[in-house]
Amino acid sequence: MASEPVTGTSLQVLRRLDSGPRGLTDAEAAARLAAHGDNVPPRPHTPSVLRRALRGLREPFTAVLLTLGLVSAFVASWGTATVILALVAVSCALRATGERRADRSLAALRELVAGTATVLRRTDDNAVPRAHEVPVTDLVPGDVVRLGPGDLVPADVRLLRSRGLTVRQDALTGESAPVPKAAADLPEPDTDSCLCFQGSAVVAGSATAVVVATGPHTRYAAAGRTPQPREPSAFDRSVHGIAWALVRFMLLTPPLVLMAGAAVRGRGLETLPFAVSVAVGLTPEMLPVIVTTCLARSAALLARTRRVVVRRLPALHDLGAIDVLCVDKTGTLTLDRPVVARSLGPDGRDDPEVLRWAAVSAWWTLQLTELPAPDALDEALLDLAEAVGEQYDGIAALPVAPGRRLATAVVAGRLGHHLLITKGAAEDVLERCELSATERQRLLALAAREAATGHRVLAVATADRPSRTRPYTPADERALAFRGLVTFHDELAPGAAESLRTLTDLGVQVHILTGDHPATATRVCRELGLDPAETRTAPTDSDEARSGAGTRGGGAGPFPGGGTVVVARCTPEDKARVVSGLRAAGHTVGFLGDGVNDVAALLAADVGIAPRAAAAVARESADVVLAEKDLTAIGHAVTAGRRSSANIAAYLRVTLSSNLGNVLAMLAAGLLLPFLPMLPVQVLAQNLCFDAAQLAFAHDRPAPVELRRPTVLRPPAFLRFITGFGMLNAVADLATFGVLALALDGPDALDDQAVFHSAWFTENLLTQALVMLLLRDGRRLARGGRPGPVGWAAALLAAVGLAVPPSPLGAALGMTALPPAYHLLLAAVLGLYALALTVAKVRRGV
Ligand SMILES: Nc1ncnc2c1ncn2[C@@H]1O[C@H](COP(=O)(O)OP(=O)(O)OP(=O)(O)O)[C@@H](O)[C@H]1O
Repeated sequence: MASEPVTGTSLQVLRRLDSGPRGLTDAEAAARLAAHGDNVPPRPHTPSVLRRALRGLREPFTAVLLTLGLVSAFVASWGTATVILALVAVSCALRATGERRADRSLAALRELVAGTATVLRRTDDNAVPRAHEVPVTDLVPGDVVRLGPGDLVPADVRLLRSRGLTVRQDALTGESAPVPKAAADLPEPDTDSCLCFQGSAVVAGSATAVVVATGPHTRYAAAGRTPQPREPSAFDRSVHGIAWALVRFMLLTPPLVLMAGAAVRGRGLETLPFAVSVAVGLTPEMLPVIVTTCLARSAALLARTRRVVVRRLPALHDLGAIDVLCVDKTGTLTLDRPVVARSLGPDGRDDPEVLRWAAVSAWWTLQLTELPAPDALDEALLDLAEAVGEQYDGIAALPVAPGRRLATAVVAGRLGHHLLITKGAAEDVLERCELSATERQRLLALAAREAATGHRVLAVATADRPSRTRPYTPADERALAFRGLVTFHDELAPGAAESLRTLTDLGVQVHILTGDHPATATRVCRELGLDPAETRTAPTDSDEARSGAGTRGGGAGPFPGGGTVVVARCTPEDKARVVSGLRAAGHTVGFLGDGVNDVAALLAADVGIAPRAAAAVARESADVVLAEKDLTAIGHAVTAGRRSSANIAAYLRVTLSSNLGNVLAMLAAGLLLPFLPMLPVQVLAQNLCFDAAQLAFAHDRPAPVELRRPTVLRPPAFLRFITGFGMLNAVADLATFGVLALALDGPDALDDQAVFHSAWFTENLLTQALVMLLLRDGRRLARGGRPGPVGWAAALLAAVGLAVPPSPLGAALGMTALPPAYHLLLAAVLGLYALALTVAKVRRGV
C-alpha cells in the first residue's frame, strides 16, 4: 500500500492525495482511473493446466493407480504399465481442463453480483458534491467514500469522520472479532485504528473516509491471502468415505490374488500384472472428472437460465442435500420497502404527533451518523415527514446495531434542555419507559395487536433532560415517557409464496428466523401460505440470566418433525445458533438472508444463500447469490444441486457394483481355471471402454422421482447396495463362465484361451452396459422414455464389446472371433441377469 499518504492529520492526507473533504470531480476521477487502473486486486494466480493435472495425482484413486502402474513397470510388465499410466494421464488431463473451464465460468458469473460503493463526486470544481453508487472497480485514490453497516470496505481508506464504527477484518487478519475504528486528527495517529482495509466488513456504525490505495496496492492484495476453504460438505464427506473404503480394498486386492494363486494353482510372481489390473478394475478413476463436470455444468446452466450465481462450486451438492431452509423475513420474504400505515397514541387512537417524533429521531440519526443510506424504516418515516427534523438542532445519535433494537436521537429542547427521542422494538422501548407493570402489559398487548395484522411496529418514547456536554450512551435510554406506536406495511417479495410452496414440495422444511415481532412474523408466514407449527421468541440475555441457563439456546430447542417454526426477536447470534443446532441434530441446513444481521447464520449454515439486493457483506458471506429478485430461483437451484448429486450417485452405483462384480468373478475364475481368465491388458482395455462410457453420467438427466427428496449419500447403505448388486454381477459373470465351461466340457478342458478371453471381454462390456441402463433409471426406460446420453453410451459400449474381439484391435489384444452359438448363450445369460437386476431393484425399492 502507498505508505506515506496515511500518516499525519486527515487534512494533510487529503492534501497529499490532491483531494478534499468534498471528494473528486468526475473528470479528475476518470483521469486517475486511467492512470491507476481498475480497483481490482491482482488476479489470484490461476494454476496452469499442467499444474492442475499434477495436482490431480494427489486424488486417492489416481495416486493408487499411479502406484500400481509403477509396480507393473518395476516387474517389467510394460503393456500393463503403459495402459495404467495412460489411464492416469487421461483422468488428470480431463479433470484439469474441466476445473479450468469451471473456474472461468465462475469468474464470469461473479461479475454478475459485483459490488458498488457510495462515493462523493462533483461534476466540476464549483458544484455541490453528491453521493453516487459506483462500481467498486471505479474507485481511485483521493475518492471520498461513505461506509455504513453491511458494507464491504471497497479499498484501503483513511477515516475522516466516524461514528461508532466497528469492522471485521478477518479477510485480512483471520481474526473474526469486530474491531473498533475511529477517525483521528492527530499529526501522529495510531494508523491502524484510523485506517480500514479493503475486504473488511462494517459491522456497525458509519464513516466518511478517503481512499488511499486501490487495486494491487491495497494491504489485502499485498498479503496475497486467499479465502479460507470451507469444511467439506456432507456430500463430499460421503464420497470421500466411499473412496477411502475402496482404496483400502484395492490395496488388499493384489496381495490376495497373489496368495490365492500361489496356494491353489501354485502360481508365482508372474501373476502380479494380472493382480494389479484386477485392482485397477475396481477403481472409479473417473470420479473426480465426473464430479467437476457435473458441478460446472449445473452452475453454468443455473446462471444462464435462472441467474443464480454459485460462488463455491461444492455448495451445489449442499443445496441438493438440504432438508431444512431457514429464512430471514425482512428483505427476503418481504420487500423491505416499508410504508407507514398508522401512527397511534397510547390509547390506540390515531395520533400524528407520534409519527412526527419518530421522523425527527430518524432525521437526526441519519444526519449525525452520516450513513450512506438510511435504514428502510427510517426512510419510510422521512418519506412522510421529511422536513420536520430541521426544526430542531441535533446533539447526538445512538443508532441501531446488531443485537440492539432501538435508536435514539438527542435534539436541543426547551431552553437548557435536551430531548431524547427513542424508537424501536416495542418490548425494548417499553422496558425503558417509566410505567406501571399493568400499563406496560397493556401497551405490549396493543403492540402485539398491531403486529398481528402483519404490520411492522415501532414504539416511540421521549425524555426531557437538562442539557450537558458529556456524550450520550445507551445507559441514558431510561425513564422514558411512552408516546405511541408507528406501524408499517411491508409487501411480500415476488415469488416468495410460490418458492416456499416449491421447497415444501421438494421435501425441504422451512423455518423463519427474524429480528421482528413474533406476531408480525407469524402473520407474514400465514400470508405466504405456511401455517406455523410453532412461534418462539429467542430469549434475551436477561431472560437467560434469570433462568440460570448455562448455554444459550436462542430458540434452538428441538424443532418439531414437520411444519414451520417461527423464531422471532433473533439477534444475529441467535440465528447462527439455531442453524448450528439444526445441523447438530443431523439436518443439512440452508440459510437465506440479506442483512448484516444474517452474516453469522449464512456462515454457520451448510449453504448460505443471499438475494441480489442483500448487503454487500451478506452477499460476500453467501455461497449462492440470487441475481434476480424472484425467489422462485431457489427451488430451481435446489433441483440443480440434486440433479448433479444424483448423477454422481448413479455413476458411483453403476461403476462400483459392476467393478466389484467383475473383480469377484475374476478372482473366482482365476482360481478355477488353469490359465488367467483375462490377460492384464484385456482387463485394462475393458476398463478403459467402461470409463469412457461412464462420462455420459455428467450429462444425464435423472428421473424426476430422484429429485423429489434431498440427495443424501449414506456410505454404509451405499456400500451395502454395491455389495449386493456386485455379487449379482459376479454371479452373471460366473454363469457365463459356467456356460462356456459346459459348452467346452469342463474348466480344465478349456484349452482355447483366446476364445475364453474374448467371450469374457464381450460379456463384461454387455453386462456393464446393462447395469448402466438398469441401475440408473430402469423405470424410465420401462416406460419407453428417450434413452438420453447414458442410454447412447451404454449402446456404444455394447457395440464395442461385440465388435472388438473379431477386429484387428482384438487380435492385437490377444482376442479372436466368437462362435455364433456363444452369442445365443450370452443372450440367455444377459436376459436372466436383466431379470434378476430388475427383481432386486424392485425388492430394494430403488
Ligand atoms: N431504524 C430503526 N429504528 C428503530 N428501531 C429499529 C430500526 N430498524 C430496526 N429496528 C428494530 O429492530 C428490530 C430488529 O431489527 P433487525 O434488523 O434485527 O431485524 P428485522 O429487520 O426486523 O427482521 P429480519 O431479521 O427478518 O431481517 C426491528 O424489528 C425493529 O423493531
